[in-house]
Amino acid sequence: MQKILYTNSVSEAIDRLVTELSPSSVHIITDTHVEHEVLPRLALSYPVIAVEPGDTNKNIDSLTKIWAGLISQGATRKSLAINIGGGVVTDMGGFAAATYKRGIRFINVPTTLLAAVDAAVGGKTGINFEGLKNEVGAFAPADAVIISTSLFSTLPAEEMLSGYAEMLKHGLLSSENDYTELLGFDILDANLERLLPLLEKSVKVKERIVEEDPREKGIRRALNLGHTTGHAFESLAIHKGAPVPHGHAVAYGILVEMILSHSLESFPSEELYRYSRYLKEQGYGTPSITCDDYASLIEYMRHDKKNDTCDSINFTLLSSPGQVLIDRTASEAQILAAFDIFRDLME
Ligand SMILES: NC(=O)c1ccc[n+]([C@@H]2O[C@H](COP(=O)([O-])OP(=O)(O)OC[C@H]3O[C@@H](n4cnc5c(N)ncnc54)[C@H](O)[C@@H]3O)[C@@H](O)[C@H]2O)c1
Ligand SMILES: O=C(O)C(=O)C[C@@H](O)[C@H](O)[C@H](O)COP(=O)(O)O
Ligand SMILES: [Zn+2]
Repeated sequence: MQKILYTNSVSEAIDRLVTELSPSSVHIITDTHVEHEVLPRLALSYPVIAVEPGDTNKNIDSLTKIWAGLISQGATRKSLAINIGGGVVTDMGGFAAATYKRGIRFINVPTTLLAAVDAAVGGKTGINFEGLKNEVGAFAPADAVIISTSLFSTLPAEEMLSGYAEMLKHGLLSSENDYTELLGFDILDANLERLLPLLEKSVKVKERIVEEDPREKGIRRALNLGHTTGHAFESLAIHKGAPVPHGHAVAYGILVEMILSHSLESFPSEELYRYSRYLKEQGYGTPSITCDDYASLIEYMRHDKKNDTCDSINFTLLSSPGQVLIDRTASEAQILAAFDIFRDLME
């Protein structure tokens, strides 16, 4: 399993890992926001490769730029990449490292809540391709992940909400109690120290599942709760030129999939109200979906990686918080009805 270090002494932790791993050279992979907002605080002296920020840049052009940077900086097979950034950087930097000279070591230093609690952990790396999320990638765990809540001090509120959606997902997978505890926590009003124990608990939920099924042959599909629909929302938003943060799309996707869970698996209806009320109170916003978008959303869902055949759409559902059901399918009519209810609940 990946080594996960929780510390606010990030530079010291990096120095120790570099000494331990003894690489021929070290290369920082980041994005230009993080380069300006975070790197000066860490005062590291390694060469930097910085890509443009945002999910729209998690693409083959940025990947090429990273590979080219590694070549021009003289990286060898014994080099070490350090991905410092949000999930875009850890996904893409991880994939660049996994493929450069057929694979070099890398460590992740997540600078967003979302990357700390989810993207930097568990070994999924990749890029978007042909308008589809994470369409090309590899399973490649980092040698270590350094998590420091101190790095989130410059994160905009909407990015904290985005990360918190993946924490809610982990709570829903874990237990009624863990989920309820998360609903009682105001992420926008919280200090980072109070967040830490919840964050650690959340990472443990992911670690436990990944350890059991690192390559998503079965139970890891639980971690995809909210993503069959969430990725469709996210891809459509990118296509329309108005991207939404990944976690917001997942938060909406979880609601659609709770609705399907209610109609197909007896998930309690009061949970739909409790969850949608929470999203509205916290300020996740209202997704701009109309009936005209339904066909495109279904088309995106047909590309979900969990689908084993091209004529069915695979979902991870719940019979109640803490009771997860993988490999469920829903008909097109059931999905369209869920979109209608979703729009009503989010009004
Ligand atoms: N591999 C996985 O298991 C996994 C899990 C969840 C999400 N993801 C992927 O992660 C990506 C989303 O990651 P994200 O939410 O971290 O988005 P992101 O990496 O785009 O970061 C969000 C924004 O915050 C900026 N930023 C990062 N750290 C900052 C800081 N400390 N201060 C100020 N600004 C900062 C970034 O430059 C960017 O503009 C998506 O591509 C998603 O598909 C992957
Ligand atoms: O780690 C996993 O497994 C997940 O599904 C975590 C998700 O939050 C994450 O967004 C992941 O990148 C989705 O993977 P994909 O296989 O659906 O592209
Ligand atoms: Zn996700």
